[in-house]
Amino acid sequence: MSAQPPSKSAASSALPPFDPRDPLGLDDLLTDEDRAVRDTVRRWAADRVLPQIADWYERGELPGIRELARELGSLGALGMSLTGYGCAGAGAVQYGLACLELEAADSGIRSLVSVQGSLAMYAIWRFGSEEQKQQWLPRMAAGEIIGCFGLTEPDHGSDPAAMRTYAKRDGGDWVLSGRKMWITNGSVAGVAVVWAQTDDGIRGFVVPTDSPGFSAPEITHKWSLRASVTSELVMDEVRLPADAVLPEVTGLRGPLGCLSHARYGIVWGSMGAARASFEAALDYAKTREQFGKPIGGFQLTQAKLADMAVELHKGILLAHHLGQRMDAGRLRPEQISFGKLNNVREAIEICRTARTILGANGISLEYPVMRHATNLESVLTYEGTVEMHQLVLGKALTGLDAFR
Ligand SMILES: Cc1cc2nc3c(=O)[nH]c(=O)nc-3n(C[C@H](O)[C@H](O)[C@H](O)COP(=O)(O)OP(=O)(O)OC[C@H]3O[C@@H](n4cnc5c(N)ncnc54)[C@H](O)[C@@H]3O)c2cc1C
Repeated sequence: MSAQPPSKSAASSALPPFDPRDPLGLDDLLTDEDRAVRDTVRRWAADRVLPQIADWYERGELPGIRELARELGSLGALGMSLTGYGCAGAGAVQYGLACLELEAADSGIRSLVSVQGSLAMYAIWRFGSEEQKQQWLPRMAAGEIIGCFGLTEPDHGSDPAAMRTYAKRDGGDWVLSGRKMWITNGSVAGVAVVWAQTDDGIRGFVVPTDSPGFSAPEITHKWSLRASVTSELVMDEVRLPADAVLPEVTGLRGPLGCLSHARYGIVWGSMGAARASFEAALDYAKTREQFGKPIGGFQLTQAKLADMAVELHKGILLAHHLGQRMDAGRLRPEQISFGKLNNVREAIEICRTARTILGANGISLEYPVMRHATNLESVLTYEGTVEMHQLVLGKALTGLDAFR
């Protein structure tokens, strides 16, 4: 027996209206608490970042970074998904939504938060001693101390197992020497989590940045992530007490565990940069006229907008799915690679397509799209390059290791 189809007017009035900014109705997936976190972070970014970001970007600076960190701490955004020690203990979806909203303002701000919470704090929270946690985490959660995470070296990026930085025992102390490169927050950090070779394998060290022999010269002349502090770390026989080592981990498992956590935030964050660029292009397409009508009325522009919307919202759906798996304790590293590979690659394509819709205006800092596109060039490379995530997935799919 078949049901009578409802009349056309009854069927359409029962449906929620189509929202161009949320075409799949993904808002329905969120709880009230999720929405509250999202809206709080969005308001903060609109108030504190968006009015000034083009200027900061042009100057290649992040002025007031310490104040911004304290405000982010007050929002509960630092170490947001960690528990205890002043951390917010939020769910993975809420942390992801915060990353999305921060990166919709600028990838540099999201990077500040990711490195602080998912790399430096996470390393101490996951692998540190109780004393290390008590000493560092509450002030890092409050944004009073900024942290950085030193894994990459000038000659060893994708292959960190080959790192040269070395910590050797000297009586009860450790003596740490080497160089790290491309370290976010380096020059403004009060504490650095540094990974080094030891006689027992790779270990993590909690290094106060005022230790004699430690310096962090800033890297300038970047054309991406310009509103973010990036530095070299130079360690020239830095003497550390025996309890500076993270006691709970040995080997690459340590840094890779932290990177998984940070990459998860990028799965969401990259969709923020994509959303901001898509929305700029959509608004522009409806108002910019050529050949006597809005460019959004041309089929080619509509095809671009449709494809951008499809990839944007598929990406958000994927991020939400991974968030639910993380909350359920079922998220595998390969699944994070899946998300980072897809979402950053699609985000950069969305930004580049948005750029074309804005024509010449697309290259101007008056609009956000070129800034987001160039930022995403870094996001494409850090936390594992596209190729590394292809190799992770390739290995998981075939069972064959093609890394070397
Ligand atoms: C703005 C910015 C901020 C950063 N912040 C941090 C930070 O806070 N902490 C930190 O530790 N690091 C940080 N990084 C470093 C980042 O993680 C590295 O740049 C990244 O891991 C890649 O290393 P690499 O640049 O040395 O490139 P390489 O490893 O030299 O790779 C160069 C190219 O070769 C490819 N490649 C390498 N090996 C293979 C292979 N086996 N098969 C196929 N292709 C391969 C890569 O995919 C890439 O395309 C940051 C980088 C940037 C740009």
